[in-house]
Amino acid sequence: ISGEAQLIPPALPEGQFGTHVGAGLLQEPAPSVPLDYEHNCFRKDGAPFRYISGSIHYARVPRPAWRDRLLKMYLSGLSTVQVYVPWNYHETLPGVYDFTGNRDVEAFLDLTAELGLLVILRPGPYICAEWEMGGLPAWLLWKPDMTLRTSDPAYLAAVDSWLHVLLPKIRPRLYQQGGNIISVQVENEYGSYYACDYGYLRHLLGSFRALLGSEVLLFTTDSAGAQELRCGTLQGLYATVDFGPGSNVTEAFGALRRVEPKGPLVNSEYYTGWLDYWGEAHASTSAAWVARGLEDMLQLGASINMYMFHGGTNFAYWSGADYKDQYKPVTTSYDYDAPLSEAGDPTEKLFAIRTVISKFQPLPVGPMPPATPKYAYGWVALTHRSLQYADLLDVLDVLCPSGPIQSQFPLTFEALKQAYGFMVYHTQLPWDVPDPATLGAPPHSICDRGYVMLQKGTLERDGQTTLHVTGRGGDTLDILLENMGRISFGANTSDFKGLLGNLSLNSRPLSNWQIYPLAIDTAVQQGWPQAALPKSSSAGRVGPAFYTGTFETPGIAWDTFVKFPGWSKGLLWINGFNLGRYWSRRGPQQTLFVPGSVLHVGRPNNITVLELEEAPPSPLLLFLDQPLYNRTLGRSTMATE
Ligand SMILES: CCCC/N=C1\SC[C@@H]2[C@H](O)[C@H](O)[C@@H](O)CN12
Repeated sequence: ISGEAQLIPPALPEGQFGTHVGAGLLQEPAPSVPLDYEHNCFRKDGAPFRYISGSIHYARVPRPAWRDRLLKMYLSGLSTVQVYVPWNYHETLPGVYDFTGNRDVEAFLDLTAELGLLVILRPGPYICAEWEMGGLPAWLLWKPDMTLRTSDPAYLAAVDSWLHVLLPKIRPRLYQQGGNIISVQVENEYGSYYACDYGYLRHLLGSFRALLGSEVLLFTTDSAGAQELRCGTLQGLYATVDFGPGSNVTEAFGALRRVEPKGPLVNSEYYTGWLDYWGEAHASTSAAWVARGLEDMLQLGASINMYMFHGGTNFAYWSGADYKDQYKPVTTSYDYDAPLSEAGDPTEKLFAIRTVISKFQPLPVGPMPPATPKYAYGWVALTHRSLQYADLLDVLDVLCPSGPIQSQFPLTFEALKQAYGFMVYHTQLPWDVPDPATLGAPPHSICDRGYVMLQKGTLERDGQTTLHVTGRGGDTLDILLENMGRISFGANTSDFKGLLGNLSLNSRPLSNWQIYPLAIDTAVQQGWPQAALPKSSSAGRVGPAFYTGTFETPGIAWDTFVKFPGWSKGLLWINGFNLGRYWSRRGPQQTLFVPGSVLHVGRPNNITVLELEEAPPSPLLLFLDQPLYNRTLGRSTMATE
């Protein structure tokens, strides 16, 4: 790193940027945040500028909590927040957009401006973020031969259509237009993607410039490897890098300097923690380690964004997955061991970071707001609304109002235009099976988990793909197939969901399927199953089943955490809000965060649980005032522990 880069350049002499108009009237210079290649820094309205930023994803935080989180970030000493825009969160079907409620990105951006925060916007179109399909809409896969994140004309047409809707909302908020958005990222770690398609990056650069104008700083972010920076950068896009504590700062910024010999040093993702996968220990990164690395970089005059400053939650079906030798789904909690916890509580790490920041710039005046109050609402008993094997077909008329699709062989979610959640694959045993026969699936064809309802058992992607079954010819064979989240990083193929191959019985393919895409959320939001399914005391505890219950809050609706003692794996809805997946048997996450804004006061709160594998003898939930993130299989999950 050249010595020059070590210094934050001196302020330029006054009057440098004023201009004389008419009778000597001074016209205010237009707002600007250009790069200063001579002094290796940004300039904001003519003065040297370095940002200290933190990532927050509005899609992972309920709208009522946005102000709380952003205020805490501001009072932590951040000048800027970095924000992804997930394309699939807004364009739910081709040409169908949702910018309402929790998806009102403009309201979120206006709140950042109101609180005096600058914004680094990252609209993708691909964002990674351990978000479903890295933010790309699943409906892109309805054209199965589309090559994502390339110059594929069909892909670019969908991208441009989306950018023509989103970017006009952004342009008035650009700093040069009087707004608070100081820079915009194009794509995301493109250098890590196999395609290395410069034509694609050039197309995006053209579209972003056409829709955002020539003033805004457009940049890229890549990890600091030579290959990644070779394929992820482009003339006309300022290159930045991402790396976490423990990385060699000199080497990382040295790699950046090889593509950007001049200009500000920027770490766009300084990792304050890390993501969690189901079945692996909760990630944890030392606060002291994070603080030390931050201070080293700030000493260099670098601009830093901390990823994440507030992680939040992957509600509903929004969690993504990685592929590293095998499919690795990400947990519902995106706590990330971040400075602001999943529930928005300041941590020791936040105060360590705040202390470092105070060495470089004054902190805002005012106390850090305390953790939001949490409430342990205690035990809540649920009632079994049986989805016993024989009943499943009875409820499919509700869960699949459009009726089944007949097919000789299984079809994918995408072929049936089902984006998320579940489908049922239904057929009959073609012959008597008195002795255990092997129900099998080709490798990698279960995407991602199949709950077999003949002999109750689970088929799993990159896991168990055979089961032994018996039965009589004509017996129903139902498989409830779950999409656990499309890969968001690390695979060079599109992540189709469902039964991607033919199931066989003792190697003889099964055929003649009825396939039911399920609209469970719609049914739950309409009061099903409480209103429709009989209470069932006789039903067994094994296999997919709905459970319902209610509880009252004592006059307050505070945040809480739900524990599932003795449950296995499923989903939780409260008052129709999908709080995401639980997987108590696999962990490490043992509680789901419930924002207080989801709860009612003065009337019952309706609970619906879809348990996919095995419920406890007593179907109880336990509401706690603290989370449990790190208890994997083999540890007791009893509430008392
Ligand atoms: C070694 C794998 C690097 C993959 N990149 C990651 S993992 C956590 C973060 C987020 O996904 C973020 O959206 C990526 O840009 C960078 N990153």
